[in-house]
Amino acid sequence: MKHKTLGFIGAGNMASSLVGGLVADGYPARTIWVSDVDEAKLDALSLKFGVNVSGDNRQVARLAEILILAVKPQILREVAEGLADIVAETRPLVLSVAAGVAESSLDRWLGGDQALVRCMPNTPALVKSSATALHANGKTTSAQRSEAESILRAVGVTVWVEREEALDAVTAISGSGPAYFFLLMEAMENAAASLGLDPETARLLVQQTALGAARIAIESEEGPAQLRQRVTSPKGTTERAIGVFEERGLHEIVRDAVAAAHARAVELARELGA
Ligand SMILES: NC(=O)C1=CN([C@@H]2O[C@H](COP(=O)(O)OP(=O)(O)OC[C@H]3O[C@@H](n4cnc5c(N)ncnc54)[C@H](OP(=O)(O)O)[C@@H]3O)[C@@H](O)[C@H]2O)C=CC1
Ligand SMILES: O=C(O)[C@@H]1CCC=N1
Repeated sequence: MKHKTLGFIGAGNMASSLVGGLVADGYPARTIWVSDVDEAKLDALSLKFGVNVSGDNRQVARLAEILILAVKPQILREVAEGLADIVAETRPLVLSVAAGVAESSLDRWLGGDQALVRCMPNTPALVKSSATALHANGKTTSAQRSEAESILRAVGVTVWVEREEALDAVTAISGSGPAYFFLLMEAMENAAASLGLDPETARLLVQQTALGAARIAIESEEGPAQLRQRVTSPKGTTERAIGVFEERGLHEIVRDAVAAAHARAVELARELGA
């Protein structure tokens, strides 16, 4: 199978997770190019994964058959406008992972009439466990949609959303979501320390518990509420803990936190879409 040349613009957290996952899945490193303004990040990527790197976005854009825009939303316009002439000439499939940047804005910045797929992956892509939602604009062919999907499927699960606006909800759930679980893990490590467990033991127990809970949730027919009940013995320890979570409003906290992330994605689109 011929692998298309991938060009990543931006070598930060999300791009490096995608690159790492793709290389781990067997995507040939020699067909991956990455550019960034930060030479240290490029050196690290080249050393770790053997991919080609460049300080010149335009060089990478020229080589790319599939161009993946992975810079911060706030500088995407400047970056896209700087590549518009090349994109108009070479017509790569363009993927954007940016939160809150509408396809219509990106299309305009790239000069118009461009095949675009917006994706919202997450950093577990690095270990091929990403959850990605995709939405394509009207200029993409079904072959291009399949190409986009196969790249993201190589690093985890994928789902298409019918409405582009749904990507803002996806961003608030699975794009940002790994950080919510990490926060809970941090809090559990701190709680373990306050009960006298040493940090290494606490970390091991918390990590394996998170992994076990995620695996059983994926592999079981039962939903999270039922699985939780299986841990919760009547008059036991879990019941007491769950009581505290509920008394303090965990469901409301999570709902409000996700709503805040969603509102920020919508706000970004308004701020950056002009
Ligand atoms: N992190 C995540 O979990 C997720 C992120 N995303 C999206 O991915 C995108 C990137 O986010 P993330 O990886 O976290 O951000 P990072 O800041 O880690 O990565 C962006 C990289 O782009 C570099 N950069 C800045 N200006 C330019 C330029 N003109 N040309 C080329 N590279 C440049 C930055 O360098 P410097 O730091 O020196 O400015 C940085 O290395 C965002 O749009 C975000 O919404 C989507 C899903 C999840
Ligand atoms: O925090 C952010 O804005 C990005 C998008 C989703 C995860 N990280």
